[in-house]
Amino acid sequence: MKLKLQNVNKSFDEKQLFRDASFTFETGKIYGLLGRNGAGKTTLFNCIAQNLTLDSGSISIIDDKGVENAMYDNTEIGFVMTDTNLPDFMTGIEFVRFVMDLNKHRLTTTLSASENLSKYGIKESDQHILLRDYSHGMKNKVQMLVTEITNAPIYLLDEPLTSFDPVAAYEVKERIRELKNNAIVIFSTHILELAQELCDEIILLHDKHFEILEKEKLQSEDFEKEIVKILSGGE
Ligand SMILES: Nc1ncnc2c1ncn2[C@@H]1O[C@H](COP(=O)(O)OP(=O)(O)OP(=O)(O)O)[C@@H](O)[C@H]1O
Repeated sequence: MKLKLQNVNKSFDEKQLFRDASFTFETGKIYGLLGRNGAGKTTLFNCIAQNLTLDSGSISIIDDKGVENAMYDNTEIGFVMTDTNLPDFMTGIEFVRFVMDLNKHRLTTTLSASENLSKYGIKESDQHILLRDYSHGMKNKVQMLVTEITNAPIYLLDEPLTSFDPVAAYEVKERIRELKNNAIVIFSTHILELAQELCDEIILLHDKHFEILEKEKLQSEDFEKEIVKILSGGE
């Protein structure tokens, strides 16, 4: 599967974020999306997830037979936002059960809702409290869990690891590595060590375009300097 962005344009008022930007993502890779504050990373994810519309250009999914579809269903997209949007009035276990029930036909897990929550480090005693009272990190874990078990072929992870404790972060990194076998994984981060550790490709959102970092620079000692040099240039 491929996710193809072609001549994408998007502005908010006077501020143009993408200008005829094109890039094609492929299954089997973890892409790190880097860019300065306000470059448009979250906006890009929202456009792919169909929460926002483009001004022009197209975003399409190309299946393994080469059939291109710009009218894809947004359930194809697993979007883990920095600020989660979970139903406050449900407990953790109620919500996970609800999502599992709704997605019976596409679950990747044979575990129960409670076992899945435990796998993500949410203790049984915490599974029965309202999501409203979960910490930021716990909410992120729940969001990541429901995204993973619904087997989306495309994952958009917006700064996913910033609120996880070291144990959870380690486990989630392992999961992200597993996800890429059957999915396109794109995550945005400002943590360069994390990008180096997890990513197969680095995409820089810079000057309203996507720029791919040369492969050999990803593991080079000058990685940080390279990124800073590129991102501090331009307009
Ligand atoms: N709904 C909106 N209406 C108007 N402007 C918006 C809207 N959403 C985002 N913006 C603006 O678009 C720009 C890009 O925002 P976005 O959140 O996509 O950046 P980002 O690259 O994710 O930034 P950061 O790295 O700081 O999280 C910012 O200047 C922001 O203020």
